[in-house]
Amino acid sequence: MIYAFKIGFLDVRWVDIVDILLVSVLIYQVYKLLKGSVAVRVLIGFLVLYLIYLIVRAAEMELLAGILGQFMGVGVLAAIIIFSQEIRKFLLILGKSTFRQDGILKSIMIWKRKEEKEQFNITPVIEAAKSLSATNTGALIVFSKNSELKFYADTGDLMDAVVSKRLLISIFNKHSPLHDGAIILFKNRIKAARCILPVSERELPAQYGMRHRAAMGMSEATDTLTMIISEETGQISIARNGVIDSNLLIPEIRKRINSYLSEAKQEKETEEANLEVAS
Ligand SMILES: Nc1ncnc2c1ncn2[C@@H]1O[C@H](COP(=O)(O)OP(=O)(O)OP(=O)(O)O)[C@@H](O)[C@H]1O
Repeated sequence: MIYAFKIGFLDVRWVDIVDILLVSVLIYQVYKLLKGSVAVRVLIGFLVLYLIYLIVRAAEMELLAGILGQFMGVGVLAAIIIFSQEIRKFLLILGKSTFRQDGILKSIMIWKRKEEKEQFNITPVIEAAKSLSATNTGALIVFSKNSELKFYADTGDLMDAVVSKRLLISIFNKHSPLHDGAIILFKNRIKAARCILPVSERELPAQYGMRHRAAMGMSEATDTLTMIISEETGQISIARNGVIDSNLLIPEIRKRINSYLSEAKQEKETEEANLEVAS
């Protein structure tokens, strides 16, 4: 056995150091995932209880150790039930990175390359946003750069229509049967309307209602950018990577959407370059 060093009577192996580092990374990732949600308090509660259990066991307090031991026995099952939402999110994040790899494979195909040349013209969306904001018409618009988000598109009405200012205004008109929920934009097309987005469970400022909460949830669960137009104030906000930036001006909104979409372009160009180097 190869030992790294010794602390008193304790022999520390290299594998123990790697083990500790990996557990630290895992705990940090779990903390990052739970940060800001009520689940983090439950997790702290669990950890405190576990610590007490270890102390009680070391002190050989048989009765209390027995009771806490029983509780710890079902702890894993209880944690799966309590943290089911967070576990889902974690698996979604894992799936997302796998999906990117899937994108690399797909880009090998020539027909896919042709498709990728399409440019997203965001001007109709910006023009519609100005008009919706001026009339205090609520709207939720999801931009997706990597996939058509079938899972979420299927929760609404599938459309596959060309993006236009008039169509966007019509969809979000308060009397339109399609105005509720979100629309999903992918490759210059409105893929679906009336979509239900995942709702964030974080503590959000009081002025944010369900529309903002849904945009936040979407940005936590997927690699998308969501534009929110408030029915109450007409303000336009953007949710991305679990952060909402409110009351943005039109030039800033345009810049952020373009930068989000160009990230996709850059990613694809890098993939193509990698493929060319490899071939
Ligand atoms: N899970 C969801 N997915 C998509 N859209 C949703 C979801 N939940 C609520 N909405 C949309 O949000 C609307 C309700 O918005 P609400 O007034 O509660 O939000 P808000 O954040 O206060 O926004 P506003 O500033 O526009 O009032 C619903 O009518 C519906 O269109």
